[in-house]
Amino acid sequence: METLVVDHPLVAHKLTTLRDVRTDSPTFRRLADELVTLLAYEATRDVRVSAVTVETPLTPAQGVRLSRPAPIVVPILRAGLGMLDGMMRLLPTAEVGFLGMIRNEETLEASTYATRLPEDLSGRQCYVLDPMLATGGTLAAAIQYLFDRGAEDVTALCLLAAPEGLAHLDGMFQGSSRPIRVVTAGLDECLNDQGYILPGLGDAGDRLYGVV
Ligand SMILES: O=P(O)(O)OC[C@H]1O[C@H](OP(=O)(O)OP(=O)(O)O)[C@H](O)[C@@H]1O
Ligand SMILES: O=c1cc[nH]c(=O)[nH]1
Ligand SMILES: [Mg+2]
Repeated sequence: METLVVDHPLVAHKLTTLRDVRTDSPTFRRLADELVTLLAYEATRDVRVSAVTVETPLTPAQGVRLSRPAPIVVPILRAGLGMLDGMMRLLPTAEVGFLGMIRNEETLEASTYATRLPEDLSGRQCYVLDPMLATGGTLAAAIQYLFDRGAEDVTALCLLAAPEGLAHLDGMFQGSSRPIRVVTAGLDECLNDQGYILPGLGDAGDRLYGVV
């Protein structure tokens, strides 16, 4: 598994405001959207393209287009929805599938309550959106779900990741022949006793959409 922590002053600036407890929901949503677009630029470095020729007003020019089948973007509900528009801004021809997952607050086990994705993901490049990679249970289950349907590779975009979550993914997918990448705006220190990322930004879903 490959991890990329995007090191850029604009990313760090936006992430700092996102963490700030005084940042209200409308501002949080806008910053998350902007941050994802910056992460998406790095996360799509390996997106498949095919050679094409176009006619400029003067002469033919060699170029590339995104290959088919189109990549598939998979936000993990609920909080991952806050990253969808920012991702689609850079990949407007991608398809979108949905995974609804929730982590039990006591056991920290992830469970899936909704799926809306093509049955067959053979040959598809998948981009999973989930702001928080904490224990890694949610993302591990999402990646396994996509691989079980034949996904070719998975790139996860996370606003924040914890070392414990990355280690969990490393252990779970050790020896996997299919590439996994995690692209994040920040690698934080650790998890607290409730499985929250420290220093983190709190509950991403609640900060985006309100406390449930
Ligand atoms: O790495 P993990 O320990 O599995 O935790 C991360 C997950 O927890 C949060 O979702 P939550 O269960 O709060 O659902 P929500 O998005 O509906 O708020 C977050 O959005 C991730 O999906
Ligand atoms: O810090 C965390 C951990 C899991 N889910 C969140 O929303 N925040
Ligand atoms: Mg939540």
